[in-house]
Amino acid sequence: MLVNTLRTSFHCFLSLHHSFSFTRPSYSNIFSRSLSVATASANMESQRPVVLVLSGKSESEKEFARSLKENSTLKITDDVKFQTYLHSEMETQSEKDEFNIDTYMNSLETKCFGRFILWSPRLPSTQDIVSLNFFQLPIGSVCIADLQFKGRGRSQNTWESPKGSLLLSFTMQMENGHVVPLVQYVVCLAMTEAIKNLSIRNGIPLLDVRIKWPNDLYLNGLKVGGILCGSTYQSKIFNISVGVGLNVDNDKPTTSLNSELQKLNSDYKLQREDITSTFFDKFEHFFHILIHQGFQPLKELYYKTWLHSGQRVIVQEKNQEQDSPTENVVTVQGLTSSGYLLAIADNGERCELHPDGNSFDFFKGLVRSKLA
Ligand SMILES: O=C(O)CCCC[C@@H]1SC[C@@H]2NC(=O)N[C@@H]21
Repeated sequence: MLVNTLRTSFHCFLSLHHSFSFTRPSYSNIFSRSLSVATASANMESQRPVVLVLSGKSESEKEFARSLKENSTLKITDDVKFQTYLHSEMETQSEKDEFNIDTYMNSLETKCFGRFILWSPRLPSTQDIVSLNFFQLPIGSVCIADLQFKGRGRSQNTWESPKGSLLLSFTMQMENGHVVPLVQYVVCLAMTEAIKNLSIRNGIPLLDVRIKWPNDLYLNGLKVGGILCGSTYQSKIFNISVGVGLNVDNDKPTTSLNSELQKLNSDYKLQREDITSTFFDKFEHFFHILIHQGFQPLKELYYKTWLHSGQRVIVQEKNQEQDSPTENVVTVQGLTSSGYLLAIADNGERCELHPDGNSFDFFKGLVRSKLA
């Protein structure tokens, strides 16, 4: 009972950041289908068995993969049949557009994140796999799919997950509840820095991937990726499943990293394996900073990467004498210590901006509370 209570309260706590962020239709429709179409094709897909391939970077992680396979304790969505294999049991040469585990593992340099992998050519949702098996997997494990047929977006949206997308979820734990809501910012930052780093390393044009607060990735005005965080709280630990969807190679219906590179006259194509390993290298570094020093040392880089410095937004203010709220324009300055938007009114008053919980576009439904 205690666990359930805490779980509920933590979901409420996290929903401060989650529930508002993806209730707007304009962008999410680009990636989301109507529920009925999605359900029909997901039902057909769920009839075919899913193949899940397990591997690890080190010998002991490979040994863990063997024991996990033998114990057959992995779970996957109820109605889906699946078969588990070890990477060593598969043909060495993966198919052209399949995620190449060897290429990925060879370039990964982390101590914890991304070292144990579950890969599948097609599965319902990587997020479901890591959430359902959270306690069976080593912390930092990643599930990667080439295609999802029940991909989940925020706010109950479905997430279009065709081939060419980077689709991954990984596990992590935290003790300090104050910094848990900031994890999604660190994930976004790790991804933008990974893409920048790969561009520099390979001498290709820099892609201007930016963070649309709180957890979207934008490229040239179009959504190119999104982050999803889910969590439970148990024995004083937050167990967090992080999902990342990034349009690497499929340029419909918006854009992708590689189609923007092509527009910049580059023949180079970013590969999901390199993006994933570089992302985990960056994430592990930033996560270490977040845990030991808080978000402060990352703020400058974050503000350089997000889209909102100096943004003018309309906020609503409830007045006891009036039925409808009054609207005021404020200027975004940065983030408050709790991870909300810090803004300043034209009269110099500082305030923290919260979502109203109803608006489709977060920046159109802000309520302010005054700061001392
Ligand atoms: O709504 C958003 O913008 C967040 C979308 C997150 C999608 C990713 S794709 C990999 C992982 N598995 C899922 O089912 N969803 C997340």
